[in-house]
Amino acid sequence: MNERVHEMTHPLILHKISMIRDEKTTVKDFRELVYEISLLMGYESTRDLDMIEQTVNTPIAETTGKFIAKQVALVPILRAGLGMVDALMSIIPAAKVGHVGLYRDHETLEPKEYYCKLPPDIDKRQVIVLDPMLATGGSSIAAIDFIKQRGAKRIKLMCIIGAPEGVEAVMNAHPDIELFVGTIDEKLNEKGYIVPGLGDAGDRLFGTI
Ligand SMILES: O=P(O)(O)OC[C@H]1O[C@H](OP(=O)(O)OP(=O)(O)O)[C@H](O)[C@@H]1O
Ligand SMILES: O=c1cc[nH]c(=O)[nH]1
Ligand SMILES: [Mg+2]
Repeated sequence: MNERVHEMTHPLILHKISMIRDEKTTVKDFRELVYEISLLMGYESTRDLDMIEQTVNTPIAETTGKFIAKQVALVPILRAGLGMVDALMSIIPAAKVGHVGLYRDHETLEPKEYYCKLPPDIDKRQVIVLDPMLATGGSSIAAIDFIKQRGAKRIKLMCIIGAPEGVEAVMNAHPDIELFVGTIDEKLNEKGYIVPGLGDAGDRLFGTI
């Protein structure tokens, strides 16, 4: 396994991923579970953020506190990545948020861009790209291309479910990124859906099934 691919092993994450797979899970529960998984994966994926030391005055004494050195930019891939933003914002409230709008053409499975707005100082930030699903990898590869064009150098991609094909494609296209993936499934089917997967994450998050 590529050492830049981090597949989650925490029981809480795996338990909740099994719950979102269930076709009987309601839109409300799906959304809440995606939030909770993103929070837990956010904790795992930020372990190596650089820290700086600064003086803090407690009510008792002066001490040296550790703080996150590099600012963070979160970049959800629309639509489904939106379901992961609030969780990450709750643990990194100073993060700025960029948006990349992409949808997969249902025939060709190629990503089509319809929106891109990124923080102007993204080149100075640790970037975390958010999308629950990594299928062929086309959408994530295109989003990371945009972000690199703006000068970003430190990029992590956080996905809840990945297909082996997508993991390989994104790591081949962008060997310098770190991938945090909840779980890697069996394969893609002939329509480009992850098997067993969870169906269409955007539709399940927003009730557009
Ligand atoms: O790895 P890929 O083969 O590119 O597929 C994954 C993409 O497909 C889904 O988005 P979708 O196109 O369904 O758009 P949506 O989020 O608006 O539903 C998903 O959220 C990813 O962005
Ligand atoms: O299985 C898949 C593949 C792409 N997008 C999804 O939402 N689900
Ligand atoms: Mg979708």
